[in-house]
Amino acid sequence: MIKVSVVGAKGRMGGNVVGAVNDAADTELALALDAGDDLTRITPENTDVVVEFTVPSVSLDNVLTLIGQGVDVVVGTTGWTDEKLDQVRTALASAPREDQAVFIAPNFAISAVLTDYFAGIAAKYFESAEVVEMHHPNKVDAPSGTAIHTAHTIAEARKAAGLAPVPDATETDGGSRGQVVDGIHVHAVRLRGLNAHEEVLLGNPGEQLVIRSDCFDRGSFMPGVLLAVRNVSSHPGLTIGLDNFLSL
Ligand SMILES: NC(=O)c1ccc[n+]([C@@H]2O[C@H](COP(=O)([O-])OP(=O)(O)OC[C@H]3O[C@@H](n4cnc5c(N)ncnc54)[C@H](O)[C@@H]3O)[C@@H](O)[C@H]2O)c1
Ligand SMILES: O=C(O)C1=N[C@H](C(=O)O)CCC1
Repeated sequence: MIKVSVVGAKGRMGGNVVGAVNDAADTELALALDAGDDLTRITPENTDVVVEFTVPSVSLDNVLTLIGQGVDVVVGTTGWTDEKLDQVRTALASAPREDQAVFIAPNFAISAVLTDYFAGIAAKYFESAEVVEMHHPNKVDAPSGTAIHTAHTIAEARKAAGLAPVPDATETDGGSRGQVVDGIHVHAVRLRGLNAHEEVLLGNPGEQLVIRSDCFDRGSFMPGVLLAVRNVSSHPGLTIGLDNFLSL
């Protein structure tokens, strides 16, 4: 049995993870902690893997504390920058265990992971590319971590293919052209009734390809979270993206 502790256990995602860990045959719940709880209660004696779903402003500190506790960590919280990721790598280099592991996924849903993957394949064939993400209005960060990741995926594919910047004659923009991430415009919609959705729009003269993922409920993320829990400890160091655990 894999002993799993959950940090952010009272949240929308954390609550679902507690349920998934309790329901799976090969995992058991160790500690379920949330804001104000002492994370140093989590030790290698009671926990194999921690799942962390909190808020972008606290996630790095939580992960650094958990690395210091000598446990492996699966992170679903968004807001990761290159600088923050470097801090995780540095902490892992002097972690209590030599083979310690941290896994971070912008998105645990197979539809979202494949949207990103297919966008990376398709991007070099199209002159234009934009990303539209649509989420529930309780979400605190925009654009979504997934959309930022997808924009980077598209940008890397375009750069590798030697494509010119996306065409755009806009001269005045009050913000309606979205956030530009690595040269790709990303648009965020917040709408009651939605959960987590993303569209990648790819355009050429006379044609368009739309790649779309719809996660209608948070159960859609749980198979990916459990896959990460089962695989994280055999991937020492920092691993980013569920595609690393899928045979794509
Ligand atoms: N990777 C994915 O597939 C995926 C899917 C859904 C959501 N997310 C991300 O997960 C994060 C959480 O989303 P949510 O909808 O569950 O948010 P939420 O607001 O429902 O839950 C966050 C929880 O974290 C707790 N928390 C805050 N500070 C804390 C601290 N210092 N220590 C421990 N717990 C603390 C809060 O009390 C709350 O219970 C967001 O960044 C969201 O974008 C990722
Ligand atoms: O509901 C959220 O919040 C989500 N956050 C992640 C993101 O920002 O990409 C994943 C999708 C759901």
